[in-house]
Amino acid sequence: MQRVGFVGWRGMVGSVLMERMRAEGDFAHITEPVFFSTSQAGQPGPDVGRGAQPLRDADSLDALAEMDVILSCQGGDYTKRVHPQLRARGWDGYWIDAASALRMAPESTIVLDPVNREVIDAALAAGRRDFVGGNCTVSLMLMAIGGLFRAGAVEWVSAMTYQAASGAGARNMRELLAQMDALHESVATQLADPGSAILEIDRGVTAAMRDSAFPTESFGVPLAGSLIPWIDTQLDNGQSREEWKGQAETNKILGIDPAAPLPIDGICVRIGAMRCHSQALTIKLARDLELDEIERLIAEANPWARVIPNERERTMRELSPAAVTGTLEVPVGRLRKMNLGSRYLSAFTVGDQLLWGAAEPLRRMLAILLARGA
Ligand SMILES: NC(=O)C1=CN([C@@H]2O[C@H](COP(=O)(O)OP(=O)(O)OC[C@H]3O[C@@H](n4cnc5c(N)ncnc54)[C@H](OP(=O)(O)O)[C@@H]3O)[C@@H](O)[C@H]2O)C=CC1
Ligand SMILES: N[C@@H](CC(=O)OP(=O)(O)O)C(=O)O
Repeated sequence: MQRVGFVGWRGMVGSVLMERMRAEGDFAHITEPVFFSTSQAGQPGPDVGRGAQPLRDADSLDALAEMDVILSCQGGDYTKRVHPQLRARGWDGYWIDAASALRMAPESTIVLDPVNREVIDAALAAGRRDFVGGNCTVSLMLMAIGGLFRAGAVEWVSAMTYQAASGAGARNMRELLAQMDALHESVATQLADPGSAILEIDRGVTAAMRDSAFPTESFGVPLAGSLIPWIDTQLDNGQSREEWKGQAETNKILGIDPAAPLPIDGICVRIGAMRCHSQALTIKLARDLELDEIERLIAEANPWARVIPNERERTMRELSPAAVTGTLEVPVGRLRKMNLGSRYLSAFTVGDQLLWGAAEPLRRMLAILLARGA
C-alpha cells in the first residue's frame, strides 16, 4: 500500500510541492515514494530520506499502474495523454493533479480542504478517485473570504485580479526580469545623473518598450512598466478562460447546485509581480452584516486568512506581494462598506499562487489519503 508516484516534481509547481512536503515531514508517511520523469528516466531521482532511486519513465503505463496514488504537476497535456489510458486499463488508484484538464469533469473533485473538506470527504465516501487543485485565483479568493461563503453571506462577487508572472510559468518570470533589466539599461546613463529630465527618461523607457528588440517571446507584449488585461484563452461570451473559471470552479468547490450558481465575474489582469496574485473584490452581501461580524467570519474560517485593519500604514506594509510572497498567509484588507450601499463590501487580498494557489492543496489532499491508508 501507499506507493505514491510523483510526476512533474522538478518543475516550478512540483519544486514548491517538494519543498513543502520536506518541510512538513510528509515523506515519512509514504511507504514508497516513486519519482517519474518524461525526459530523465534512469537518472538519479531526489533523495527524500531513503537514498536516491533512478527516475521511472512517466510515459510507462505499466510503471504508473503500480502506484496507489499518482500526484502530477506535469501539466494538462500530460494529464490528457496519460490519465484516460490508465483509467481505460482499469487502474483504480488515486490521481491528484495540478493541471486544469480534469477539473470540471463530473467524476473529479476540486480540492481546497480548508474550504471544502466536506465535499472532499463525500467524494471519497462515494469512491471518487480524481482530485484536482483549483485555479490559483479561485483558490486564493476562497482561502481569503471562504468564511463569508460558509456563512451564506455572499450574493455575488466581482473579482478584479492582479496576477503574477509565475502563473504563466517559469520562463515568463525570467522574461519579466529581463524586461525590467532592458528598461533600466535603456536609461541607465540619464538615471545616474540626478539633474536629468524625467520626461526624457520616460521617453527612453517608452521607446525601449516599443522596440522590436524588447524581450517579449513569452508574454508577447511588454509586462514590465505595463500590464496585460487578458489571461488564458478567449471565449465566445467575451470572457477570458481565467475569468470563466471564477464562477465555474468556485461553485464546484463549494458544492453549489450548478443549476443555481452563485454569480462571480470580473477582469483578470497580469501585472509585474513575481509569484503573488492579488484581487480587488466587490462583494454583494446576502444580508446587511456589521463590519465586525464580517471580519470575524473571515478571520475564523481558517488559520491562514488574516484580517488587515483598513488603515494606510498596515495596508501598505502587510497587504502586498512583497510582504506575502513565500508564505502561506492570505491577508484580507481594505474591508469597508462602499458608497453603493450597506450590502456592498470592498476587500483586497493577496496570496502566493505557487503555495495555496497550486502546491499546498495537493500536498494536503495527499496527506488526507495517506491518513486514511490510501
Ligand atoms: N505555474 C502555475 O502557476 C500553475 C501551474 N499549474 C499546473 O502545473 C503545471 C506545471 O506547471 P509548472 O510547474 O509551471 O511547469 P514547469 O514547466 O516548471 O515544469 C513542467 C515539467 O517540465 C520539465 N522540465 C523540462 N526542463 C526543466 C527544467 N530545466 N527544470 C525543471 N523542469 C523541467 C519537467 O518534467 P520532466 O522531468 O518530465 O522533464 C517538469 O516537471 C502547469 O502546466 C499547470 O497545469 C497549476 C497551477 C498554477
Ligand atoms: N492561469 C493561471 C495559472 C494556472 O496555471 O491556472 P490553471 O491551473 O487554472 O490553468 C495564471 O496565469 O495565473
